[in-house]
Amino acid sequence: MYLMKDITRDGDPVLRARAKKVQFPLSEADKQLAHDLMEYLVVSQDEEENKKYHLRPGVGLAAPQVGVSECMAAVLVPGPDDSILLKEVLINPVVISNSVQDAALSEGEGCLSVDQDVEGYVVRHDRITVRYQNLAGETKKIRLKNYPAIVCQHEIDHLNGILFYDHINKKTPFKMDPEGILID
Ligand SMILES: O=C(O)C[C@@H](Cc1ccccc1)[C@H](O)SCc1ccccc1
Ligand code: NI
Repeated sequence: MYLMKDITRDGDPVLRARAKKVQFPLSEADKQLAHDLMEYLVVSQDEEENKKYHLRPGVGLAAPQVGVSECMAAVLVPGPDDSILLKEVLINPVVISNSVQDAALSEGEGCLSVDQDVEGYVVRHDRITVRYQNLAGETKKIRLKNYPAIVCQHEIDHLNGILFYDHINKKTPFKMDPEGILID
């Protein structure tokens, strides 16, 4: 199971590299990687467990964040009352279309690989269509909006060597031009 010591931190070049496409059939190592990425998210979102293992909670984790430069990311986005909005391992994900409308989390974003807080609106697309392959190698297409869309964009960015603060306007961090949607 991954611990915080296993999470690659900003400054490590792997976080700025374009990750390699994952080949099918998946190797045993890739199957284990998919399992371990999702396991981190599940354990990190459990109040007792994350205290026991000193894990920062996460709703997404991309392979480069554990030092593996491959196009794979796990997302686990909880909904209201213990529901799950999105639980998937995205393999070779690509945003194939997006809304003109922008959106940002009103609270800004953080990152398991970035220890310091960076304030400001992380301007993203409000709605996206993502094409990816699942663990079985099936090609899937999902349409996402609001928070799940933000999470997937954050993770897909990791596969392209982009970190959340790259999207913050240095001069006007709390403005979103043109007008975008603030997500609470
Ligand atoms: O570093 C990562 O990729 C995991 C991030 C993903 C993320 C951060 C901000 C906005 C969207 C996605 C962690 O989940 S940051 C910690 C966190 C935990 C629970 C809810 C929100 C953020
Ligand atoms: Ni991150």
